[in-house]
Order: sequence, then C-alpha cells, then structure tokens
Amino acid sequence: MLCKMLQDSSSLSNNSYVDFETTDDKETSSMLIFKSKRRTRVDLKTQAEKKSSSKSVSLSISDLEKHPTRPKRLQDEDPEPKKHVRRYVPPASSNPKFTSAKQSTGHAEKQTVISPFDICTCYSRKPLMGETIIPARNIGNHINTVTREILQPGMVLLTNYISLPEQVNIISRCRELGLGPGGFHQPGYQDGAKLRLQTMCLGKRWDPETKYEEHALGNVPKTLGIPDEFVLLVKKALTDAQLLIKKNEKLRDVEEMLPGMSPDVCIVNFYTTNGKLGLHQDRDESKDSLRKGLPVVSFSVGDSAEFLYGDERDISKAESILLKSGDVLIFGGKSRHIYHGVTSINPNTAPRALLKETNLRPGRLNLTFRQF
Ligand SMILES: O=C(O)CCC(=O)C(=O)O
Ligand SMILES: [Fe+2]
Repeated sequence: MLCKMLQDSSSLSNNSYVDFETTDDKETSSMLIFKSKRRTRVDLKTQAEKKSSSKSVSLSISDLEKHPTRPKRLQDEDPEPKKHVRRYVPPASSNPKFTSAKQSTGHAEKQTVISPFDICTCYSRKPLMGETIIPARNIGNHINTVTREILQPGMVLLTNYISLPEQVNIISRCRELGLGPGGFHQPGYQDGAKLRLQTMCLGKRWDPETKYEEHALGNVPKTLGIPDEFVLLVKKALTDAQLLIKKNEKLRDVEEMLPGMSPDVCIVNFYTTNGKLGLHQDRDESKDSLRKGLPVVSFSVGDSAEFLYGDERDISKAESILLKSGDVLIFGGKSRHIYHGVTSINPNTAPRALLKETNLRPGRLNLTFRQF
C-alpha cells in the first residue's frame, strides 16, 4: 500500500504534501507525504495519534521501498498501549452528513471513518452489588429539594426532579446508544454550517436540514426506540406539571393549558463546555401536534446551562433561566412556539457524585421529548 502511494506521489511536484487516509478493520491511519527534491517524508498517524502528537519519519525512496508496510520503528515507538475503540463505519447514503465517503482520490482509496462521540471520558460502570450511590438530594451539605414553578402559561420548570440514579441511567443509556450506529454526530446543514453540539435521535429521526423526512435520510441505520424508563419519567413529569397547574389555576380541563403526550421523538444533545444553541422554535413536528400544543419535555443532566426563552427571536427581550442537572423543563399549550436556546454551559457545575459514577465529560446532556 505504501509503495502504491509513493508511486502515486511521483506525480507530485516537489515541496508538496498529499494526505492519504487508509482504513483497515483495526484502525485508521493518516499518511502525509511531503515530497522535496531529495527526500520524501512520511508522517504516519493513527486517528488517536492525530489528536495528540504526530509521528514522522524521514525516509528516502529507497528506505521506503525496504518498508513496504508501516515502518516497524513507528509501531515500536507507540508510547501507550492501544485502547480498544469501537468505531462505526456508516454505510454510504444520500445524506451527505452520514456519507462514509469512499471517494476515489486518484491516488488511493480514501475512506473516512466517523468515530462516534463518547460522552464519557472512559468506561462508566454500574454500581456494584451493595455499593451505595449518594442520593441526589444529599449532594454536598445542602439538600436539593424538588421545586415546581409555572414560568408562563403552558411552561413549567421542575427543578431537581430527576434523581441521581435516574441521571446515572440516562447517561449510561445515552452513552451506549451514542457509540452505536446512528449515534452521536455533529449535525449541520448542506452549506457546511454545523451546530455547536453533538446529537442523536431516539425514536423518530430528525435532522436540522431534512427535518423528519424519512426518504431524505437514505440508508442511515435505524436507531433504537426511546428507552421505556425515559418515557415513564416524561409521563410522570407531565402529570406533576398538570397537577401543579390544576392547583394554581381554576381550570375545568388542565389539558387546555398543558396537554399530555406520548413521546415518539427524543433528540439527545451533548454540549461540550463551549457548546451553544441559537434561539429557535421547535416547529418541525406534525401540524396536528403543533396545533394541539403537545408539549416538549426537556431533561438536563451534567453541567448547568443558561437557557433563554421568549416570544420573539430577540436575545435582548428573552428571559433567562439556569437549567441544572436533574431539572425538567416543559413547554406546551400557549408556550409551544416559544423561541428558545442555550447561550452558555457553566463548566464544573455538574454534581460531583454524578461525575464520580459516570465519568461524564465536562458538558451538558439534554434530552427533548416530543410527539410527532
Ligand atoms: O438544550 C436545551 O435545553 C434545548 C435543546 C433544544 O432546544 C432542542 O433540541 O431543540
Ligand atoms: Fe428546541
């Protein structure tokens, strides 16, 4: 393979670089060939090495001919033992965002492997038998009590609603699903613009460009459904929000202000500490769902976030709230069409006990549930 690339690089002018990527079933390597008058320098990097330091070796053409495969020296110099990284190679699809890009470069077959985004820094474990987790309400010295607040008609904030074991389970399920087919990826638009977060869909698929159009998603792998325990938690939160409204407002039918719903869409977002999401409306669901004001139910886990909402797409007129780990925000009925977005993630604000249990990366996991 190396010789083939070098032959191909013979067409290169001097002092020029060419970047090859090769993939075998174990790892992806990138090869940067720098050609000058006398020598050809080859930089070999695995994906992991690409992120840290690169290795390069300067060899003449004759040296290289002695090393028809990856030079031994480079293999021996690996500073760390290789970690096993599960990689997903998506099938070619009509959707450019998911294309695995087996492109013919004219020099070598180039195949881009999309490494799934891992929301945890290393393997997170489930508690062992008999091992106790600090309950969510006893993190630190203060008690985190559940509060329920109506922010405006149809919009309810339940703070500290999701218990610590439930948050641990959310992270572990999302991590597992996020590493598999159809898992976390950085979504974007056809023009190349990208959202500043990682996302995946459970249940029905949504994409910022193609929305819910199934045919536009080509042969992207089908995702798993929404875990049952997530659905139960959404329904419980909705019932509690409705009870709060019922108690506060003299209404004959609470459904008029906040209807119930059965989620069939869950968009999971992961924001690293510089992640954000501009003001937008969630209005890609079916006409019927939007007309009835079927609510969006949002779970926050990890670092807290500055969340803006308002009736106009104008940051200066928007209200701001802090969404913390374990909070549930619901907006339906008259609030279903609010503009909303995330302006910042507050680093180092995730509960310590949660990080200890899960090794969640710095950042915030957000799940929004809707009924299409
Ligand atoms: O992260 C959040 O709190 C909001 C996410 C959101 O608005 C969306 O996914 O549409
Ligand atoms: Fe949204």
